[in-house]
Amino acid sequence: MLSRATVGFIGGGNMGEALIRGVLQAGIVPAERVVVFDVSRERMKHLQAAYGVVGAETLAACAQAARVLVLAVKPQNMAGVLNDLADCVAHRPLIISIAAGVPLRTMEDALPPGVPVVRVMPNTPALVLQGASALARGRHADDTHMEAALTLFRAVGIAHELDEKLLDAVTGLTGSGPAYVLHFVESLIDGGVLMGIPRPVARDLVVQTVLGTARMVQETGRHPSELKDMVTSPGGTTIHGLEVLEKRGVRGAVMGAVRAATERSKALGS
Ligand SMILES: NC(=O)C1=CN([C@@H]2O[C@H](COP(=O)(O)OP(=O)(O)OC[C@H]3O[C@@H](n4cnc5c(N)ncnc54)[C@H](O)[C@@H]3O)[C@@H](O)[C@H]2O)C=CC1
Ligand SMILES: O=C(O)[C@@H]1CCC=N1
Repeated sequence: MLSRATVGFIGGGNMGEALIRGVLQAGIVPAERVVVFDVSRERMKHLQAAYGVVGAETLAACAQAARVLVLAVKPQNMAGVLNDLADCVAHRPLIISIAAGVPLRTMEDALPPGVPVVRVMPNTPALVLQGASALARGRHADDTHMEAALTLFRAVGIAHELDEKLLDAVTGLTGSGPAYVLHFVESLIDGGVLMGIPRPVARDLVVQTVLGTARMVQETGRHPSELKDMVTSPGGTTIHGLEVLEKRGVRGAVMGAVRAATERSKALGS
């Protein structure tokens, strides 16, 4: 489906740009078949200059040119965008929404009958082609639509199809997840600085430690606690550090963060 399709983007902010960049870098669609509409003139200029994509004058022009249309506006802007789209999707493009918390049903009800919709929760590491996305299909999306959507999101990282009822949890886990990891990364760097390590060196060491640890989990397939035990000598340094994390309830705090973000995603959608 993607081999000859024009892919449209409504909204070219952080996530829209990350996806455009990934799709172009992966060579899935050439720049002349990527059309973008953003209400911000500045964003349009930037995207056209940086990636050579086609700018559409109006939302309708973008929608009408596209066989696959990615909606990458904030959830608060979705009602307006869907309302405007209803009149310009007679050609039934595949609609892919990345808006947090906006249910498939809401989108399907706002669009003419039969328009295929896929709801996706990606994350910002898509910017460096290391994203993690979960996709849920709507009532009118068939396997061809799903394959096209999975291909798009696999261009910017990994992607799994899931039942829609789990997408709020994915939002709380991996949609918001980069912020939790960055919070931890920042705290580790500060810990190094507290102990006298120059900040640029602490940053370099911490980033490599996080990257290396993640790859170790990915490449060995071993349980995280098994890999943790490898670091943790009896009576050594690590177990003293871990004791502090356990006493301060870091594990419960992280789980609570995922729960709070999941609930917020549900609230945004209701
Ligand atoms: N930032 C993140 O980590 C993630 C964001 N999302 C979802 O992605 C969507 C976009 O988020 P961001 O890119 O972070 O927001 P953003 O604010 O960076 O980008 C949104 C863009 O939409 C444009 N826009 C607003 N109304 C419009 C309209 N009517 N027509 C065309 N363009 C319009 C804005 O000018 C802006 O450039 C949101 O729905 C969010 O829930 C999903 C996963 C992760
Ligand atoms: O904070 C938010 O609402 C968006 C959705 C997932 C990540 N950022």
